[in-house]
Amino acid sequence: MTGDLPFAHVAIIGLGLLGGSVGLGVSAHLPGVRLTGYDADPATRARAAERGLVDEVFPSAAEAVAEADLVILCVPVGAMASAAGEIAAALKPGALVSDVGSSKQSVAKALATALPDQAVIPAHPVAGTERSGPDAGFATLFQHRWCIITPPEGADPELIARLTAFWEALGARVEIMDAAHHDLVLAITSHLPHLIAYTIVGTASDLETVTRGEVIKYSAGGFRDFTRIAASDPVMWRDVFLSNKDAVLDMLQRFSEDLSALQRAIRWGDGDALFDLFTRTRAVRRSIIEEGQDDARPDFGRSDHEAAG
Ligand SMILES: NC(=O)C1=CN([C@@H]2O[C@H](COP(=O)(O)OP(=O)(O)OC[C@H]3O[C@@H](n4cnc5c(N)ncnc54)[C@H](O)[C@@H]3O)[C@@H](O)[C@H]2O)C=CC1
Ligand SMILES: O=C(O)C(=O)Cc1ccc(O)cc1
Repeated sequence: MTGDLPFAHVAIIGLGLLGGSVGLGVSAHLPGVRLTGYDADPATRARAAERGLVDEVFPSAAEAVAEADLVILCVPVGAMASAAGEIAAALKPGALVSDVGSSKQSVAKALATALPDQAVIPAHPVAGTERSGPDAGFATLFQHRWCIITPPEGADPELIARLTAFWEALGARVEIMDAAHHDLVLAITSHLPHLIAYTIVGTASDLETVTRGEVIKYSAGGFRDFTRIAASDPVMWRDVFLSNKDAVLDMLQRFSEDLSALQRAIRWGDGDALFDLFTRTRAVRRSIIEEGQDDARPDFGRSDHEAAG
């Protein structure tokens, strides 16, 4: 620790929704930390500087990380390897490299390969929205949300503790997990729901018998919720599905079997089967609310900025 700060200088690579939220969260909760940043997109760099997402935006990743104690890669999962490659030669010897990627095994492998001599501890704040880019971030994104840290075997406990303190300072609750288990859990709780949302919105927009105007006009709550999720960033989600392929295909297989069972229940008029499932799923929703993880609460993890947009 440096004084009571877990890290004195934090560099953020990728200044979109996650990178911007980390920057704003650090400014709000860890004043005194020096914040530098870089994004591959010049327009994003300019906007990040205007919004003050970090103290200083640099024209190269190497310059942004040169003096950092903690570097957080906030780029799409498929860009982690090249982002790590760009900083490898510029890092301070004792610097910790982490990330926020939505899948963990492939990122861990990419970072370990690109940064063989560096301390690397991957992480995933399970918090986000369907928005992306330098205008999407907000300081409260991580409040009361889980951040899953997936330390590789042999990781320094002191660095794990400092990374934990960092995320807790931003308002998150931290859980330590094995990367393979993370990928399995997130496949069912996050990745498959996004795949289903992309599918249902795609199916609705391809119908010949129902016009797109009707879909928009009569979209009741359920469909509207799916359209929010299906508006999520295409690059980010392409990379998530390609990087967590095995776990997603596994969960998709289970889901398809369960969907077939429901199809059969509807065909044969098996109301008991439908009623039993819907009763069980209602209980899951109630448990989530009791856990305090209900997004519907107006003050929950959302800024005015986001609620308005
Ligand atoms: N969107 C969400 O709700 C969540 C996303 N994540 C993860 O966070 C990461 C970032 O996602 P978002 O912030 O949502 O995306 P975003 O699209 O808002 O921001 C990503 C930024 O990375 C930049 N970038 C791409 N390649 C780069 C490179 N090689 N070097 C430097 N900058 C580069 C892009 O220009 C873009 O500004 C992804 O790995 C994603 O899986 C994690 C939790 C939630
Ligand atoms: O907007 C939503 O509903 C999300 O599910 C946000 C989200 C997206 C990706 C993650 O890895 C974590 C959270």
